[in-house]
Amino acid sequence: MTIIVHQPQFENENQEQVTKNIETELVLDGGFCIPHANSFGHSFRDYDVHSERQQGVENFYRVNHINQTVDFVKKMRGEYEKMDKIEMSIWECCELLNQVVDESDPDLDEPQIEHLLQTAEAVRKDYPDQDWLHLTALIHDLGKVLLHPSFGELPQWAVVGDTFPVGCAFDQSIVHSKYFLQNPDYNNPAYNTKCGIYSENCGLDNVMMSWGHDDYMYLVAKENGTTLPSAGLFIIRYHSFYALHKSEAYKHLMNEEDEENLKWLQIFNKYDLYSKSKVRVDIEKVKPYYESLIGKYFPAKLRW
Ligand SMILES: O[C@H]1[C@H](O)[C@@H](O)[C@H](O)[C@@H](O)[C@H]1O
Ligand SMILES: [Fe+2]
Ligand SMILES: [Fe+2]
Repeated sequence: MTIIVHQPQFENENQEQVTKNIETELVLDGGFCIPHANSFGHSFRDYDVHSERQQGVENFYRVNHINQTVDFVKKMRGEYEKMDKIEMSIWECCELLNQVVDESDPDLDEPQIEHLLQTAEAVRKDYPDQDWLHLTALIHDLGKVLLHPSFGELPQWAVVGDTFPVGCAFDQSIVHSKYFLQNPDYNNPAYNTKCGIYSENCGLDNVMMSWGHDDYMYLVAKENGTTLPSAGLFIIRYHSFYALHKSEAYKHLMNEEDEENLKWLQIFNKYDLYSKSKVRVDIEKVKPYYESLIGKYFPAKLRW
């Protein structure tokens, strides 16, 4: 499958057009509008600008970068692979997210259920025929239920935020990378080289990612026998891996299938990031559509 990815463009040769874009919004692909600013009036993913969320977000990444180690990831994967926490449907899980706010996000302070629906509805508009992508969008952040008491009530640093591989050198393009200096793996010669414990082109499936909602939801989907295509699972596991899909770091660990799937992830990312807003989706109105997709790609009850 070959896809041409159009990256968001904020500049234009034509000055008139630039002014128009700043005043309004950029229209890309099938009509989705990329806003020029987030709800707080800043550019998206600006981790340095002074805003009401900046300090909390930076502190989040400090603790995250110090604690995400190879040992920690192994421990969490071992614990959560068991899927012995609870049984529930995908939709029930969506509803649990109506109380969850993500402390790592400079662009959004709304409950996460809004974000799921905003992302899915935005994708659905531009890619009406790719129903697997609508459902992937709906569930991509469901792993944030790890914050909930029934799922172990993990701290935010172990659930949300951008992800990165552990077991090889931390890349400088990772948000607030200076805090890795205090990570015990930083000085471990087995873990601090370009490939570390991995080999060139080993495939991302073989790479341990920092623990959080992405890897957890990927495990849940796989263990419960989803029929989503591999691109859907790839989006779920790597959507927070900005060092890869935005900064092109760690490409030496990818295999050919990863290269193909990355094209879909880059499409998805635009909707994930730029649909964040204060505009609410009418949940009851869209619920029947998403329930039908859930029935197509998942069992009625899942083990979590
Ligand atoms: O703060 C956000 C949020 O936690 C998202 O769910 C994640 O996918 C992003 O990578 C991260 O920057
Ligand atoms: Fe996410
Ligand atoms: Fe998201």
